[in-house]
Parts: sequence; structure tokens; C-alpha cells
Amino acid sequence: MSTIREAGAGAGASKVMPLPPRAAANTPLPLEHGIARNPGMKLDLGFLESVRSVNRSALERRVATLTKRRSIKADDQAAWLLRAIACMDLTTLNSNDTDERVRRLCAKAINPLRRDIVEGLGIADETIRPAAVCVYHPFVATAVEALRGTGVHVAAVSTAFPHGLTPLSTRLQEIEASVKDGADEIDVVIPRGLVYGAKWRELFNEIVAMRAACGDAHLKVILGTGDLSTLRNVMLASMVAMMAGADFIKTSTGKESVNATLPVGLAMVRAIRAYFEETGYLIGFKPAGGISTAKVSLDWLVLMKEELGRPWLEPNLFRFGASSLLTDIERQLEHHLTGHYSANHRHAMA
Ligand SMILES: O=C[C@H](O)COP(=O)(O)O
Repeated sequence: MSTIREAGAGAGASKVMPLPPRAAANTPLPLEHGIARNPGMKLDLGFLESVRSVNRSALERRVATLTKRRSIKADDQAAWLLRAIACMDLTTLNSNDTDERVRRLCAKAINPLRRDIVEGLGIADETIRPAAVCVYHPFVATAVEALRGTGVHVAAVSTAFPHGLTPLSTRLQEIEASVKDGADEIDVVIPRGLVYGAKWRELFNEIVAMRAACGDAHLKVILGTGDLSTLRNVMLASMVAMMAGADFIKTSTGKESVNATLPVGLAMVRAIRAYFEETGYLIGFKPAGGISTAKVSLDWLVLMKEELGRPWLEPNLFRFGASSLLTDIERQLEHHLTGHYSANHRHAMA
């Protein structure tokens, strides 16, 4: 039987960026899991203006180094894949979603791995589940009911997902309705035009209002990076979202023609680091869209570990937004145990 070591303790564990010391100097607000919630700050236009350009080839080189030179093998890999499940927002955002489909997805979230795999891995006494199920607003109440008492959060995509193009008042009402139905995480999408027009103040004010509408629900701000044209825009939009009080910044809706990519993710992660160095607050990161293989999920985990450190391997600071990743992870874990791959249809819907 395999022995599972804690993800982050084995391969890929070297050269972790030490956390800068400023966190201890702050006295931020208490929050569940011991992470202080980002209260936001004043919009710092001077900082934004100081960001001239972002070096794409340097980011690409860094990503190549991280993903090619660091491979995670065997038992370490199984542990990291279990970590990927724990950091997952198991998602369905389709035009043909139904209550029944959402209930099935919630059942999968409660038991993400087949019994024989759980027993084979020797983790029957552990509870490994995705961090959240992510749905459209009409299915929030269904998901809340199906997941009650399990510890799995319910995330709703709000604010005219995936484009963000309705009046702000309508988008705020959407958030309030999802919170009222029981969503404790709200994924909002920004109107990309505010970024093209460098309307940073307007973007900031919108996100501040969204954060207020969320109340205690956590706010994930989706940038739609595939639409933002430049890495500088990605960096600036990331900073504005964090200054406005985002708990997480998220790459994509999954509906853009280009979704989560590692170099763009790295630019956002560097923005998280800069915000941390400025304020002492730890902001979460959620790559989403097109992350469907176990191998790619490992690349993202290594990136987080190497760039930000161990705290960003926890679900309170890192999530995958993914609709089909769990299926491949389950297949890889079965392969780890048996040496064989089974067909996708042998794994319950994810
Ligand atoms: O926020 C999550 C994404 O919409 C999921 O995208 P995906 O279906 O490509 O995994």
C-alpha cells in the first residue's frame, strides 16, 4: 500500500520564497482558518502609474523552469493530487444546468473518489473534499441544501457572469440574492472595458460596492485575463481588485477564448506578492478555465509553492476553478494504485 506524504513536504519543496516579515507587523482582522481578511485600502494611483510594463518572456522562462525541472513522482504525486482536490471549486456553469445536475455534482463533492481508490490510498479515515461547489445563482439554494453539514462551501458566479455587462445596481442585487440563498463565496466578473479605458477609479468603486454587497461571503474577483490584451493590464487590474478588498483574484470565467495560463497566472501571483509586501494581507488566487488534467494541476501547485510558499497550498488561499479536473485526478490516482487507466465513464460525473 502506498504511503501518502503531506503535499509540499516532498518534491518541489526546495527554494520556497520566504514570506516577507511584514505580516507579523500588522494587526489585521481575524478570519476563519486564521487568515486575516483583506480589508482593502485606498486606491493608490501612484503605484499603478509606476507599473510600466511586465516582461512576458521573463515570466515564460520562469514558468518553463518551474514546470520542466520540477517533477513530482509516485507517492508524492498522489499526495499533491489529493491537495489539488482539497483546493478545488468543483464547477458547473453550463446552459443546460439543472437542479438534478447540481445535486449530482454535490454528491461527487461529498465523495470525490471511488471507495476502492480511497481504501487503496489508505485515506479512509480522512475527509478529502473539494473546497467549494461553484454554480450559477438559480442553483445556490439546491447546492446549499445538498452540501449542508459537509464543510463544502457554495460559490455563486454573480454580476452578469461571464461578461459583467449589466448596470451596477443589477449586479449588486444579484450578489445580495446569492448571499441570501446561502452562498458563502461570490465570484464576480469585472467589465473588461473599465480596464481598456484605464478607468481604475470606477473599477475600484465597483469592486468596493461588490465587497460590501457580499457581507461575510468571500469575494473572488474574476479578471477575464484572456480579454485584457496586456500583462500590464492584468497586473493593474489585479492590484485594483486587491486594493478594493478582494479576498481572491481569479484569472478567467472559463468562457474566454484564452483562459488560465501559467505565465499570466504568474503575473497575478507576483501582484499578490507585491500587495502582501505593501499591506501584510494574504490574498487568495484562483486559476480557472481549461484546467482539466492532473498534470497541469501539479504545475499550478508547484508555481504557488515556489512563488508564494506553503500557505498558498491551502484552500483558504488557493483554488482551482474546474469542471472536469476531478475526473482526471481520480483516473491518475487509480493508475497510481493499479498501474492501469480506466475509461472516463467509470468515474462518476465531475
Ligand atoms: O470558474 C470556473 C470555470 O468556469 C471552469 O472552467 P472549465 O469548465 O474550463 O473547467
